[in-house]
Amino acid sequence: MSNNTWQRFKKYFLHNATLGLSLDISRMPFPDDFLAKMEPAAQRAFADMAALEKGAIANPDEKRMVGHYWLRNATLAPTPELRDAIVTTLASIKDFAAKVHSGAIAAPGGAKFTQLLVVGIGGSALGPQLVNHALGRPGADKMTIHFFDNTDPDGIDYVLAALAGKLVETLVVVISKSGGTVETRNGQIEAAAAFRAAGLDYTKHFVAVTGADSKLDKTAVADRWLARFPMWDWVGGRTSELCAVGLLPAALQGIDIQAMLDGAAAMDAVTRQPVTARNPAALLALMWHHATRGRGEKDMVILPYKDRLLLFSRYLQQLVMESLGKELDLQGHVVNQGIAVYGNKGSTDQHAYVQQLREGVNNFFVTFIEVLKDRSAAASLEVEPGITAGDYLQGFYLGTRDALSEKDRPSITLTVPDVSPRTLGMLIALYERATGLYASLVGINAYHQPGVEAGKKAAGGVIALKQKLTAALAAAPGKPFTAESLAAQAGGSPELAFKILEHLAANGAVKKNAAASGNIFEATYSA
Ligand SMILES: O=P(O)(O)OC[C@H]1O[C@H](O)[C@H](O)[C@@H](O)[C@@H]1O
Repeated sequence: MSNNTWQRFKKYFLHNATLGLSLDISRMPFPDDFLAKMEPAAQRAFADMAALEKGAIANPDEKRMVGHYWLRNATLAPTPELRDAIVTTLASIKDFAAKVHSGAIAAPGGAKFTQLLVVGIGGSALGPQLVNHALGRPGADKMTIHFFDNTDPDGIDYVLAALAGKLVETLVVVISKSGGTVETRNGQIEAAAAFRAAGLDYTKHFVAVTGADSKLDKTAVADRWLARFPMWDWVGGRTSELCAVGLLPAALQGIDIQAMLDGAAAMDAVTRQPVTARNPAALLALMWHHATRGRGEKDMVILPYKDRLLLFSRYLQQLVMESLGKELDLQGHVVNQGIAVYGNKGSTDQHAYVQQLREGVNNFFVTFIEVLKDRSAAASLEVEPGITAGDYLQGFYLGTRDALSEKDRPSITLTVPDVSPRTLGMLIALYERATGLYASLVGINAYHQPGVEAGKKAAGGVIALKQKLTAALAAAPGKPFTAESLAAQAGGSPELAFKILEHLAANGAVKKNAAASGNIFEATYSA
């Protein structure tokens, strides 16, 4: 048995010396003829990808090109204009960051910018958050980064508390591809108000990263913000880490963005090759296909044994689930595709949900990420004679992998040398391509997200109803209404009215009188 395992390990262990990365798929229970059987489909996926990279309209619904691979090798972009846009923007990001660091670009009054507040959500926040957590060096970074990534007032206050007294030296980067995302706009308004309250002209602190002529772009132009950087319609939000969205915050933090781009370019060069057995992105996509039977039947658990990669699963959650979670295939058939992604980090998770992975419902496959380098300091102390904390971290990874294998829980292992800008660029590029190839294997458009709109539209309806309810209350000052009676008067759903009124009452915006009966639905609300 163990000899078989060793033989299979050697057979399905792919090491790429140029990248310094290894992929072990030997513990995925695919039969030996699986890769051969899938080869025609894999070749079709490579062909789709080649067309995409040449500038095909690979996102047919939105009639857009898909160009994130050009960002790290502009010579691949299909037109000179696009090439120029990529190169010029990268140069302007580096130049801007250098000037901020030198103090050539400073706050009014000359204060050097030391704090960076990024306002964005989804693809306009997850990449910068991942990069900050993976590569940030608290105390040594050129700027300290903070995030507004939601419209939660308390979340905003939490971040503002950390910036108290420091707004004078805070640079704010508002990121939104569409320039119309409400959560981000709210964050922008809240941040501007905080600057005004501190007696500061916020426009001299604000920078926009957005599409040309978007709402945000127009605001930035009209209010003469400090700077604007472009975001293009041929880069999707979830693949935007390596354009201004991710590069500007990273460069400002002092992270080596060129090394990130070079790592991604190196991974692209390897995974562009249509030789399945030597292509880690293709092998990943095929393993996802095998594990989930091409139907998302199993969940992808991402377990990096490295604290700095904690946010990688969250980042991949958007990349994979927003790309693959689709109702319709390219022919318009209902397929309800997708692969659920979750995970945090090992060994920590071993003390939480790994119990279920080993013994509970067998509905997942694990991807372990092993990082060979323990820490940047040369030596580690011994926690036991001859044993370091890092030895334990590896021991727990190998032990958990074996414990899962014993119970027929499949796993993949990705081994990387370190957590460096280059490695992070490689990992991002690897998963971008694996996701795109998998989408081709199952025949869906990975580059749109039609499902996201439904919730946004419904939220708009809730805000409109809130306005009607408060108007109806204000028109009859002091008059008590039940949720139901007010909904009838304002013309809206009683359930939504109830939820809205409870929220308003909790925040002192309406007066609530509990019913003597104790029945919460008989409570009344008044202006
Ligand atoms: O960058 P923005 O246009 O503000 O979009 C932010 C995010 O919100 C949307 O709802 C999309 O689903 C995401 O793909 C996107 O990254």
